[in-house]
Amino acid sequence: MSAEDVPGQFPGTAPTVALGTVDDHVERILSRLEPLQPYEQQLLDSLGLSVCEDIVSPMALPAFDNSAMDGYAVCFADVVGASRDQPVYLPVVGEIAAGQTKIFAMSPGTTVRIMTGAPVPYGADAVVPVEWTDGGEVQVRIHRAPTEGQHIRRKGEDVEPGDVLLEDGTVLGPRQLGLLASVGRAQVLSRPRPRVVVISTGAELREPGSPLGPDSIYDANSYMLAAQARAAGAITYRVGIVSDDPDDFASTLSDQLVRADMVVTSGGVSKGQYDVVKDVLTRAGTVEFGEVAMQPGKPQGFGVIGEDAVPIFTLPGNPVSAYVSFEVFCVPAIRRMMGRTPYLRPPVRALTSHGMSSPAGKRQFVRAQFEVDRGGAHVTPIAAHGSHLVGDLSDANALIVVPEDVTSVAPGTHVQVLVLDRDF
Ligand SMILES: Nc1nc2c(c(=O)[nH]1)N[C@H]1C(S)=C(S)[C@@H](COP(=O)(O)OP(=O)(O)OC[C@H]3O[C@@H](n4cnc5c(N)ncnc54)[C@H](O)[C@@H]3O)O[C@H]1N2
Ligand code: MOO
Repeated sequence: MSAEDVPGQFPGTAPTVALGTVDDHVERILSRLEPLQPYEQQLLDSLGLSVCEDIVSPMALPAFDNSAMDGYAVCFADVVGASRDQPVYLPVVGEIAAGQTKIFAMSPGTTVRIMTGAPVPYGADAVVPVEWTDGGEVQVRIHRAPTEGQHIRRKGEDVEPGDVLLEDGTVLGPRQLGLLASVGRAQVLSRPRPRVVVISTGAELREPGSPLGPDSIYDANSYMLAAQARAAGAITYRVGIVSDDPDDFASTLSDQLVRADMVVTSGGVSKGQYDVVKDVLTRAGTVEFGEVAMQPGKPQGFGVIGEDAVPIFTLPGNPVSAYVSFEVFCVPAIRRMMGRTPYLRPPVRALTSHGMSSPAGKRQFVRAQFEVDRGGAHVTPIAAHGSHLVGDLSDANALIVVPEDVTSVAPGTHVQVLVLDRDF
């Protein structure tokens, strides 16, 4: 029987292939991907990236004994017992401001005005805050005694030279970047952000901001998917709409490959006769198309293209299906390329307010609203199911995951939930 004769599909279209479960497809994708090669990047460019070396401190922090207060450096023995009734008077022999060290030592029986962060002179073993004095410039009256060593931040009390500051694989956040800068690092060996090219296909699509005909719709997917990619840590190139002409699609794709670590398309992968993505990439022979046992997001394609074997994800065109597919398949892929674990968003347990039914043998992702209150984590499914309902999608902040073997969920029971828009 030729492809022309296969019942249940348009003539000339390829028969449907089963791609297995969601887990099978995730496994298929992750096994084809490698983390991107790290390189030395400027500190701020490394925010959110994973470091690819154990970072050992070349220096102590603090780098030298310094004052924690604006006040007076003193010999502790000189001020023991100072009180309002029995103040201690000391001659002020100089001043040290942060970054302006002129005095390196002082003698007992004297004091030096000192500012926060300035090096404590040799011979001083406490700092008296200015509030405990009369603020004198020539002579100071001290009416409260510090304890020995008080208000001195000791060299190395935070970090010693040779301490491992960050281990290989640590994701760099603001605090880690602050630490690296503190020990003088200007660059860090980190994995780059994947460059993700996002393309929409469909003759009916129009760019937002342009006029809309009676049979056309605005391209929502390229914005949504580019935003998802960026939120996952990628650099995105939103190409936007490419027509349903196979030559246009093929040439746009080949032009884009030079700047892509990953390509994401939407539309044109189901059973229609103008499914340009499927047509062009089936000819390439390196992309597999078929159906994953899930809802929404059933029609999927994944493979590699071009000389550099750039991974390509061909997501279904329905916006909700595209969104869920990106969350379930592309987010783990981006994280794998970035060397970020876990690859998959960890589900949380929540009580569902309403019951729901689900098709046997498919994993269902139900749009929902998740909240945590004093009673714990709750989730409310959004009633409608249609994969075109972007209004409902925007109202959701979570996806309830109904496993393949569950066909009915009772209200008031626990369900697994992917809480969206959260870092993990
Ligand atoms: N006979 C069958 N028809 C369909 C099946 C099936 O099994 N048998 N599967 C349905 C499912 S499920 C999905 S999902 C869609 C996937 O179709 P395609 O990936 O080929 O996507 P298109 O046909 O191009 O578009 C589907 C739908 O989405 C709208 N769309 C597409 N791109 C965008 C965009 N960038 N922004 C906003 N909306 C977009 C498009 O206008 C269509 O309404 O196939 C079902 N059909
Ligand atoms: O599976 Mo389609 O992706 O549900 O609407």
